Amino acid sequence: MKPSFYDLNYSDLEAVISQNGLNPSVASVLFNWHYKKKETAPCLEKISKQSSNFFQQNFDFSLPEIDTVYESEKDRTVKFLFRLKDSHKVETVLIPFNNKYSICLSSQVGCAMNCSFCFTGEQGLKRNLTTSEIIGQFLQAWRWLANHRPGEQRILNIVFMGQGEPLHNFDAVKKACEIFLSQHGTSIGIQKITVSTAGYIPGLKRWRQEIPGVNLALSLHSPVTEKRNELIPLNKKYPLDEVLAYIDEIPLQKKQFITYEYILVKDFNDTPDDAKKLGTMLAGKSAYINLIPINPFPGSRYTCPDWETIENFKAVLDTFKIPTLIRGAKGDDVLAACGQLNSNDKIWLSNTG
Ligand SMILES: C[S@@+](CC[C@H](N)C(=O)[O-])C[C@H]1O[C@@H](n2cnc3c(N)ncnc32)[C@H](O)[C@@H]1O
Ligand code: SF4
Repeated sequence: MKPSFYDLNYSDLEAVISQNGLNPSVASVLFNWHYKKKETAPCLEKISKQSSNFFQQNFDFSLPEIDTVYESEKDRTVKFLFRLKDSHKVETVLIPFNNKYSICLSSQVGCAMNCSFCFTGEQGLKRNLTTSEIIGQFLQAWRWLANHRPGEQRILNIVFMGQGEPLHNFDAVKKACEIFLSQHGTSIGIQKITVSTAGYIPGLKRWRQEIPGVNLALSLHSPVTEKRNELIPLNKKYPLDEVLAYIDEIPLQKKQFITYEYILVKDFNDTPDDAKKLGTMLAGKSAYINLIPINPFPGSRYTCPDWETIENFKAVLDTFKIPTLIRGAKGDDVLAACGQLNSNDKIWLSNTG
């Protein structure tokens, strides 16, 4: 099987070109056409016949195929179910804001972390995605927008908050970030990419050295060990205080924050005392808190607190002067909100009736 063109970052591509005696300018032409103009692959007519033959013979230009598209009637969120070459499936979400979009990318088919509140966790880990499968989600979603919502193909933010634990698939996610950031390609600003983690320390260790400028979000969910253990079993192996110690060492740019995500679960982690413990833990850090009222999914065991409880929780955090946002669910009518993704065939079939 040929390697995928979309697995190459810019320096990989330059190396391939130089090793095969091709014109060095081919690298920027190919990146420009595939990633900046996002033309349909392979765009090989833009380069010499010799280079074109070489790439056609040696690289695969196919992308994950769109299997099903779910459009939210509530808020125009779009969820894609992609079919991969080996028939595995994975989901991706376009979240609209002011005629622009954030894209929520998946990094794995399923997830190994088994968090008790997450539909993806129930799926178990099937496999890591390749860089090309990550990049492919972006390119296919962009092309879908161009065809179905012309004039709206502005994807301004990329968040790794879909299926999977991105730091558990560090190499592929890192390379995808490098392609997104490349000035020859999509040229997305470094602060427009956010990687969310449940606290996978081996990945955090590499973060500091390898991609410190990309934004990081930590799924914190409870400062209380027993509660966090119940929500995120990974906490037993990599406890929160160790995770926070690693995060504290990440060098931040001016005005850069670490986002701490906190799902609110009724009668579990939603009291003023929980909020006080959270505020005490994060006070003095360059922190931004996202409060996420828990999203339900078929068979989920937790429920969401009422609005008054949520506002009271935020009011306690406000006394610590930590910027805090209550993040409303988008796309929950098509199971596209945080933690509702699951590309298991049986579940997908029962969702679509
Ligand atoms: C699906 S995860 C993917 C990224 C990474 N694995 C993580 O846990 O941070 C993205 C975000 O969704 C949150 N999430 C998972 N299940 C949820 C649910 N049922 N309701 C609300 N948020 C949920 C996670 O805690 C995390 O903050
Ligand atoms: S919340 Fe994140 S780490 Fe936990 S199971 Fe879901 S995708 Fe995996």
